[in-house]
Amino acid sequence: MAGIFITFEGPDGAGKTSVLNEIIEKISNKLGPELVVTREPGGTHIAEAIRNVILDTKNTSMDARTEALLFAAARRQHLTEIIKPALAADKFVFCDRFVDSSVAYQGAGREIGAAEVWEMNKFATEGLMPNLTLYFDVPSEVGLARIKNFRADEINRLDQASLSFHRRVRNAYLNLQATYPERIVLIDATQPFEAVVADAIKVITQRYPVLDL
Ligand SMILES: Nc1ncnc2c1ncn2[C@@H]1O[C@H](COP(=O)(O)OP(=O)(O)OP(=O)(O)O)[C@@H](O)[C@H]1O
Ligand SMILES: Cc1cn([C@H]2C[C@H](O)[C@@H](COP(=O)(O)O)O2)c(=O)[nH]c1=O
Repeated sequence: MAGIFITFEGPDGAGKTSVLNEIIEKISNKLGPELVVTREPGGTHIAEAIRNVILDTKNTSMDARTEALLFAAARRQHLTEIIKPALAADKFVFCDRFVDSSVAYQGAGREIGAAEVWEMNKFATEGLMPNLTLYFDVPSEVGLARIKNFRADEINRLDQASLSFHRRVRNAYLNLQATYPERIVLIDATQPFEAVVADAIKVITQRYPVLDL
């Protein structure tokens, strides 16, 4: 597979979706049809339907392993319908979240364990991993406050988890970054938005000068 797979990761409210949108605006003219922008859970009709079930605030009784399996099922569908074909066609794929989210949220947040979540996801991904991951780091309190203050109308079931859940998620991301420093680059997302965007562009263009944002 010759395309390039770039993922954006981070705790809730880190700002990754806003940064991704800003960057895509800058590169879409340059890349045109060579660019695919997508998200997890979602990106396809079936995976978006699974997303709705997972994130529905009414589904308070969802078991942690059921949740992990649903994320992996959505990922599998997304991978086969969108990501793999795009990479096979030499495209750049920018994806808002991927398997690192499952390791952080279900592995650590829900305390299923990282090893089990990796193992389960290998079935879904067949080992396909991003070429580059931008990890947007913020303390949990900062991310949750942003959601509460600026996005209160869109709070989902995962956003509603406890502060200790969100702290475990952040720590898991920091561990992932320390374990895979070549793939995962940490960006300080507590900075003003423009500075976060500038750092993200720097990381991407250093790795892929062809994008020259
Ligand atoms: N650097 C920043 N400083 C202050 N506010 C920010 C910053 N970046 C993003 N925000 C604001 O924080 C809110 C959450 O941002 P965004 O939705 O992009 O985060 P996210 O990481 O995608 O969160 P989630 O994963 O929960 O969807 C938005 O209202 C956004 O405008
Ligand atoms: C892929 C994935 C996501 N999650 C969580 C992370 C967020 O709380 C939501 C998705 O909402 P967003 O606004 O699109 O970021 O789902 C998860 O727990 N596990 C995963 O694998």
